Amino acid sequence: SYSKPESEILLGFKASLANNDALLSWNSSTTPCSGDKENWVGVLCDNGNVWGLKLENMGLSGVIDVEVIKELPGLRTISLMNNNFDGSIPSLKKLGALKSVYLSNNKFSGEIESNAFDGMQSLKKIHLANNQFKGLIPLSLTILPKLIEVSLAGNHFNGEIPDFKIGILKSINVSNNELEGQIPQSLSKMSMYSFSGNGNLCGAPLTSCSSSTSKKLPVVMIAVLAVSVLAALAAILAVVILLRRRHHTPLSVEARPTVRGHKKAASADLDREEQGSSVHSTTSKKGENNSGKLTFLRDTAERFDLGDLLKASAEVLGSGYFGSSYKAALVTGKMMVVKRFRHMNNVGREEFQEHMRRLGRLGHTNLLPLVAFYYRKEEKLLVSEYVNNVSLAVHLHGNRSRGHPSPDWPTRLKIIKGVAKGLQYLYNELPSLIIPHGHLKSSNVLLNESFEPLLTDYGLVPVVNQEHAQEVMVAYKSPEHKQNGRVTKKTDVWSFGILILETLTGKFPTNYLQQGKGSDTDLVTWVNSMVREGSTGEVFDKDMGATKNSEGEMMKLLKIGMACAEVDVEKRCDLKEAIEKIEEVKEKDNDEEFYSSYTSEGDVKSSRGLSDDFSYSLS
Ligand SMILES: Nc1ncnc2c1ncn2[C@@H]1O[C@H](COP(=O)(O)OP(=O)(O)OP(=O)(O)O)[C@@H](O)[C@H]1O
Repeated sequence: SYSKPESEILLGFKASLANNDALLSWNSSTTPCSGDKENWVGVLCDNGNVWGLKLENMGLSGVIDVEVIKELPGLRTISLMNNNFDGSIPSLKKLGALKSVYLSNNKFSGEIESNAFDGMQSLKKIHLANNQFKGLIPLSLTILPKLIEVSLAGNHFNGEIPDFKIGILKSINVSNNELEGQIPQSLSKMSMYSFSGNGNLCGAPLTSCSSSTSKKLPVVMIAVLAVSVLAALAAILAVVILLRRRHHTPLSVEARPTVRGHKKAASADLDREEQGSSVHSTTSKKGENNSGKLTFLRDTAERFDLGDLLKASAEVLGSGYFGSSYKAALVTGKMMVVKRFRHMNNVGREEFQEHMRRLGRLGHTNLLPLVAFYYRKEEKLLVSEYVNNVSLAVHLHGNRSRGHPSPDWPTRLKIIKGVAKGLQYLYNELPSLIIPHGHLKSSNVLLNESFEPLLTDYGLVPVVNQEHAQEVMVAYKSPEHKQNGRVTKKTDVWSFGILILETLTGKFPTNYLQQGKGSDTDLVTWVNSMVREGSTGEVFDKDMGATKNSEGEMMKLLKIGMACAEVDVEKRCDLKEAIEKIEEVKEKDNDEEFYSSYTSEGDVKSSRGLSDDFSYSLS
């Protein structure tokens, strides 16, 4: 029987999309695939046929015409992540052969029907994170025989989590929804982060559900209890009000210990004076009275005060060595990050302000600008904009739970090149600092939507108390500091070397951990021994994608990483050398096709020598 050419089908699909400017290459003058070669952007080809659509970050919206694409016989994977699609979920079960579906980071909304996934016998991965879905988690999902990865994070799903019948599920993420009740036994072995940020979940891996006795308490007892709780609260409130009238309440951001990424309110009590004006010039010397004000470091920055940042409920982004970081929304909706630093009294107030001004003047594509700071003897707050594609660390080590595939090789190369540029800039602009960055590590490399890296926590060595700097800052974990307590101009290069190795291997560098806390072999030793044994193939993170022509280039970068992470400072390359070499590394060493990162997703034909089986372990 006549079957439509794939180009016609895809053009029909394109026509139903709005904002399809990104799909310029989809036109009738070419075919989507020539053999394995992809002529149309985002179309994944196998042997002349379309097997996948990877249309990410393209600003797409409009209708996803399932009736049209269901005519593609070989379609196995579809990703429409990071676009602007809205409305209800497309009818996926009409695409019954799909193995993976990625719809995260769109604006899909509404309930998903209970039978939405009926019959999807091949479905392995479904990612619906960060949309606006609501209602119950669809039951049809829980009985799919091949399902191994589910991400529903960041929606408004409510009710209880249904029991997932299938034992092969490897990861599930339902964090940041409105789920409640007991986590089913079948999911008790999953990470606790998979469940954080919900209303009222209990049971393993979270805390056990309180015994059912409360449900059975007689009504009278409940009433008595409620009254006494209310009375207690009123009493506490009265005391607080009394105390606040007597004293100025100092700024306090309540940082209860909390798991990473878990939403908690960061409440703040502010002085009346502190809530007042927002801007305070660093040059004015009004003394102690002004100590409560945020000091802005750039003219262009939108003005706000500490109250704006702290009175709203904020999300704890994480707690590092120095203190916690919070994300808070301004009235305009703009997201800011406030990081609290303890142990920042190496210099006095004037010198501190002077140094912050120096950092505030820096400006480079690969540096996260410092927007403002707040000075108090006990703690400092540094304010910057929120960067919304999280850190390199999350992309390398925490990815699956967020519902994103790992960055592919070209992306990782782009990140390293950007970090190199940022570092070079810091070296040029802060020549008086021996270690201009000082705290370079993957959680301090933030990524914007196009995966351009932005360095943060830079230039802080001069203001951090020396004894603490030695304990916590990455530069002080360098071999030269461990051996003879010294840092040099090549110390940041060492951190950069580790970062390169971490990015290429996908392994967390135990070099950063305090001695004794990591495993026996650190990352550098491991990479060295693998290279010596000739097992370089096993060094690279499989999730970078199987690439025919890029291995040589990956190897070049690995060598640069090794030369930077060299233990012997004398032999270690300097930043200039490293940067020159990095600039020469290309995505691929000839013009042939570069296979997409999808090869790592287990959705590729075995003709490419890759097994169809899913390889999960990060090992
Ligand atoms: N401006 C920002 N935008 C987005 N995420 C951020 C921003 N600043 C920090 N983060 C993220 O918030 C988390 C906590 O950051 P924080 O700097 O407090 O700790 P850390 O980097 O893990 O450790 P350290 O205190 O040693 O720097 C990290 O995952 C970090 O990547």
